[in-house]
This record gives sequence, structure tokens and C-alpha cells, in this order.
Amino acid sequence: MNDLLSVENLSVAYGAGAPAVSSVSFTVGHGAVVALLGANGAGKSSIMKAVSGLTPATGKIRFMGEELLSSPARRRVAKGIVYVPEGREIVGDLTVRENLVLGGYQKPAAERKERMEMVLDLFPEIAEKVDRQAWRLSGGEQQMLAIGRGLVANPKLLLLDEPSLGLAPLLVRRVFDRLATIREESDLAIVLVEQNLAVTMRLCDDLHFLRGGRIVGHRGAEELKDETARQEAINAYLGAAAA
Ligand SMILES: Nc1ncnc2c1ncn2[C@@H]1O[C@H](COP(=O)(O)OP(=O)(O)OP(=O)(O)O)[C@@H](O)[C@H]1O
Repeated sequence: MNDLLSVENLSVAYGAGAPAVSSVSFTVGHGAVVALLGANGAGKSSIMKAVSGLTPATGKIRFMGEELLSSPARRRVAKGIVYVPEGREIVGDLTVRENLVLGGYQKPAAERKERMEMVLDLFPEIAEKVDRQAWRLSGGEQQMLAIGRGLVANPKLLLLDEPSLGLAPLLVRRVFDRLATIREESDLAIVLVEQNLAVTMRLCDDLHFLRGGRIVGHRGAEELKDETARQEAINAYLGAAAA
């Protein structure tokens, strides 16, 4: 039982209708990158929010051996679970530097400074613009800032929700190149929600396919290296969503 994160029978319901997430189970090893793939409304973001404590859920969420299901979001951040939501949610009126400071609000000043320097080394595009208001950054730079803000908190697990959303292909490649660097240089684990299978494949160890709030299939990235196997998985689990 050396998994960093173990999610067991996780369910999320927002109201009286069908649950958004039904009995989902998966694990994330130390330093592993695990992708959740599925069409709009499949339940991917709900899983991320449940793991980060932003929406109530049932089931089990064990992180570094501790049961976190009833812990508040703040406690989970302190333990090392950091969520970078879909749509970035950086604070547009604040500067790049101020956004990064927000990411490390639970950290002592010296550690926060060190982490900010690491982030600015990793993302030179935003390092050049530290005193610029965040709304003045390009979409790709805003995404780098959102990921960078998450990294300032020195997470052990980064929950990354659709980092490619709304970005031109060149910027998607740049953002994923940086994630690959983080992967090589640290033992940070990532749960990645993506609709873009091609970029996801480059980064992930494991891929879980979701439909209607359930995991309907699983593949190791190695199994999808072969084009035929990849196409078969797309047809079986993603269909039109992957087109
Ligand atoms: N705050 C909420 N209140 C009520 N229903 C919600 C809420 N958030 C999500 N849902 C519903 O739960 C289901 C799963 O949504 P979720 O956002 O988790 O899916 P997703 O796979 O992340 O979709 P997308 O790719 O579009 O972001 C959908 O039917 C959605 O309408």
C-alpha cells in the first residue's frame, strides 16, 4: 500500500438526479501521472473537486496513509494536494507575482520565495512579466501562471483540470513540455483531466476512461503506444469526444 493517493468507491451527487460520479476507484503512485479522460459531463472535474475537498462526496480518499474524506480543503492543501481548476481562475487584477504569492499563502515566507524562484525559472515567459497584471497575459501564459501558482504550494499531488482548454496547439505543446520537465525533475504526482488524448499520452502512466460518472476502461500508457490500440481505445471509450 505505497500509493500516494487511493480513491475508493468515490461518489458525488449534486441533487436528486443521477450522481455525477458513481463508485469510482483508482490509485496514484508517488511521482505518477494519471489521466482521467471522458466527454463533457462525464464527471472528471467532480472527481478533482471531491479529492481536493471542494465538493462533498462519499467513499474513501486516502492520501499518504491518511483518510481525507471529511477534511476541509485547507487541510488537504497543507498535506500537499493542490487543485488547478479548469478555466485557470487566476486573479486578473493582481500581478503575476501577487498571484504566485497567493499560491504559497500557507507557506513560511522563505519557502514561498524559494518556490516562486523555482516556478519563474520553469516558466521564463511569465518571469519576464512578474509585475504585469495577470489579465494582460496571453492564454498560454495564464495557464502557466495557474500551474505555477499551484506549484508554489509545493504539492505532492497536483490536480490539473484541462490545461489545454482554449489554447492554440503551439501553446498546448509549450505547457505540456513544461509539465514533462516537472515530471523529469521532481517526484510530483499529477492527476490530469484532459480531452486531448494525444498530449495526454506523452505525459501519463495510466489512463482511466470515464462515462456517465463511472470508470469504464483503463489502459497503461505503454498499451496505447501502438496506433491501432490507441484507435481501439478511442472508439471504445471516447468516441466522438476524442475527435
Ligand atoms: N455544481 C454543480 N451542480 C449541479 N450539477 C453539477 C455541478 N457540477 C457538475 N454538475 C453535473 O455533474 C455532471 C458531471 O460534471 P463534471 O463537471 O464533473 O464533468 P466533466 O467530465 O468535468 O465535464 P467537462 O469536461 O465539461 O468539464 C454533469 O452532469 C454536470 O452537469
